[in-house]
Amino acid sequence: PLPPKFGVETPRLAELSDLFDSGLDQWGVDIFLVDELACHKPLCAVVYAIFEKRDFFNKFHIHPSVLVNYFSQVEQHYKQENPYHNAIHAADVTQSTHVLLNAPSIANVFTELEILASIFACAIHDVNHPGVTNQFLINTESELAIMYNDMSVLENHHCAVAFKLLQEPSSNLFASLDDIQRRQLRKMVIDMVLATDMSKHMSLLADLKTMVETKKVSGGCLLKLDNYSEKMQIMQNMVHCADLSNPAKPLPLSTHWVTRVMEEFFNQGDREKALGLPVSPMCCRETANVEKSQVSFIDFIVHPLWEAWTELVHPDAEHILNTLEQNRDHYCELSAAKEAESVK
Ligand SMILES: O[C@@H](CN1CCOCC1)Cn1nccc1-c1ccc(OC(F)F)c(OC2CCCC2)c1
Ligand SMILES: [Zn+2]
Repeated sequence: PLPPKFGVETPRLAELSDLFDSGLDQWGVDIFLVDELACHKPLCAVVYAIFEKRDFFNKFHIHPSVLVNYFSQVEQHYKQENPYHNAIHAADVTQSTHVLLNAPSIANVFTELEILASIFACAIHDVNHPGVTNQFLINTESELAIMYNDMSVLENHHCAVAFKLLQEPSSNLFASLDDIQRRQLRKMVIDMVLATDMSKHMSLLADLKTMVETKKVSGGCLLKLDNYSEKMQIMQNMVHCADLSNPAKPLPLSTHWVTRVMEEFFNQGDREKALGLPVSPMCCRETANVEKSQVSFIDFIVHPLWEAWTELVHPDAEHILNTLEQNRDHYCELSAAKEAESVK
């Protein structure tokens, strides 16, 4: 028997279906509307829709009910009390990567298994996130930090939880893959999820820039990706771009994400204050300058990354980079207006 469409019981199935028909392949689909129409199961809905669109049910002999069993479990393990690191963020990163994969300049670069691994990695990349940073977990000598020896604590945990949930017989998504494929997929997913650790950002970006340089030299074709390491660098950067895509989305979505991430950061700041720990940067609700922080975040982290990605897939991501630059100027104006206000 088939599970409900998109794996969610919703009285608004027609609206959800229409939204996916027009928006699943679009940069800037309203993922918060997806959350509403899917009765707060946005991850199940988005993954189901992408698997259907990419014909993964047939290509990998996955029964829809197994997909729904597994991603319902994954969705339940995202903490919905987190303002930011919840299933909506997972659905957002997954759908964003689905769009990036459709760029004409990287058509035929990835195998179906690599595409499956990328989509899966996004869907699970923050599962069971506790709503605090690696540094907080390390500073408080948390169980997770002890478990992972302070190394990419969150990212190791997300991976472990996701693969543990796969061991449930009724959720065995990759049962029909052969052992080689399953082992390859597991390695690719681990490599991508561990690369979402922000402490890897600078080295990841440096590698991407080098690749873009060599690509420019070799006449601009990406097709000569002959080894795993080069291909994985692209996939890691693609997922990392999607993870840091909030500032590059249409402004109303971007500001909604800023509100949520700041609330999560401020909650951490409150906990640090209560514990007598130094309050982390941007986590103090009394002193944080939200707009100014966004301008710096974009100038030093998000724009350099998206500039490199845009060059790699030229000209397919120009509109994304333009949106990022427009949003940056918006936050800059807000920040200046706030500054002017405060000196009156
Ligand atoms: O925290 C960020 C990395 N740090 C590294 C140290 O320098 C500051 C930035 C990335 N990260 N990691 C998890 C969530 C997010 C994260 C995701 C969306 C964010 O903003 C917006 F797009 F919604 C975001 O903004 C913060 C608060 C103001 C500036 C940065 C953060
Ligand atoms: Zn994330």
